[in-house]
Amino acid sequence: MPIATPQADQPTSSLTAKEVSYDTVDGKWVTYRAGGKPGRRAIRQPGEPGWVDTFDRIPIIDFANVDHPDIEVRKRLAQELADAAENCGFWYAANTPVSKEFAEQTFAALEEFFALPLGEKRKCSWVLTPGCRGYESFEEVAENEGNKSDSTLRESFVMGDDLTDPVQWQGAVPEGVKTQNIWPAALPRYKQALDDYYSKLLPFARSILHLFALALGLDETALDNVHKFPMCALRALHYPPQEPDESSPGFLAHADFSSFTMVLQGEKYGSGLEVLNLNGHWVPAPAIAGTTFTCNVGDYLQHLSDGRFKSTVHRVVNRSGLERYSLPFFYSPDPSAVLKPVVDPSKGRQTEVTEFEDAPIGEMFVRRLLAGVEIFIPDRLAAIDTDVECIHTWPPSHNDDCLEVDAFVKDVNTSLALSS
Ligand SMILES: O=C(O)CCC(=O)C(=O)O
Ligand SMILES: [Fe+2]
Repeated sequence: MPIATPQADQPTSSLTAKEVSYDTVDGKWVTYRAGGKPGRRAIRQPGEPGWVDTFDRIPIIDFANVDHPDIEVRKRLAQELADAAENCGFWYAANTPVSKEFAEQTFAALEEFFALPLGEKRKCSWVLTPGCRGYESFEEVAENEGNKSDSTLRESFVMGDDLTDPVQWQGAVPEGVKTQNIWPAALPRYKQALDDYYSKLLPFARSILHLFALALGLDETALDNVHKFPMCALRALHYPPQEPDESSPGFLAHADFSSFTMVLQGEKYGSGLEVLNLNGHWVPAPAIAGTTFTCNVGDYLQHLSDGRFKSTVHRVVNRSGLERYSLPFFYSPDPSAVLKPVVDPSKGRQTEVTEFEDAPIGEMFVRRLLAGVEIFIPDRLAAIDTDVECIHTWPPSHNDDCLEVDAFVKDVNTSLALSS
């Protein structure tokens, strides 16, 4: 696999004394959440039994030709993407539709939002929305992740697909469809900035989806039928520099439940995104020169590709001493989609049957979002408007006694009807 080096002198990952204090058990295992469940991976050193050949840097892919008129050119790019998705699960995307100026403008809006007084930010709290959109404070993050210290590790704001917003959908709003997003009344230009960014990313994401279809040896529109009105979200994130004695990461080790994710990082901000390789080592994925996205495969595409493309575990630890802002864009299938893997007939099915094949994925999406929430949230339950009694999902297993979120985004048939 051709691996480009993001920084000439980027060291291969090796565990330092500090690193082993995050997400590990006795320095022998890395723990994480993936697929809505806890998992762990052995940490191995070179020469030890079980040491395997795995990535130690993130490849860079140039997307200037993503919409090239010649299909052969697009197929070559698809092959490059497939190599990265298969061997690493992460890649840097260079030459995206986002210019330096546009990225700076977007980050300026994030900085302005997070600088608002807490009272203003709380007015657009995530607990007031049906799908976990809106603002999550430092305190809520610490509480939801079971971190009892007064840490200010991360605050965030989520917006995403919303059929009731005329910026996204100009047609009639079907009955029963609820408003998803919530915005800070004190800062109207924040909505404008995130809407602009979201609108810019959507068509680019569709082009990437086409490359993945080509990479699977399919017609390039073959995955479109499960991404018609896709569940998408932008998560604006702010990580202050971590205290040196802080024992939790800014973002716990996890795999994304998206088809794929594209993260905008800013060069002037602190780095801290790290990617777990097969030997249990954290490979740094800092912002690199120019405007690139740091991208990864999520659980849905891993499933669709029958395990060929890897939904790789990652985390954020901001040891840079600088404020860090980042902006992931999550691109996921339709809530109505029931996902069947694309199987190579000569090999047959490689992976286990999962819950993605049992029911439309929208039905479990909010449960997954809440998979890290370890507390009861009465306000949130009131907002969800269902008859559930508790949200207590990880650990233990999230499937047994938790909530049925009734059509959390929209009627599962809506997206198909609207976009066909
Ligand atoms: O802040 C980042 O760079 C990544 C955040 C992330 O992994 C996520 O939001 O899923
Ligand atoms: Fe993530």
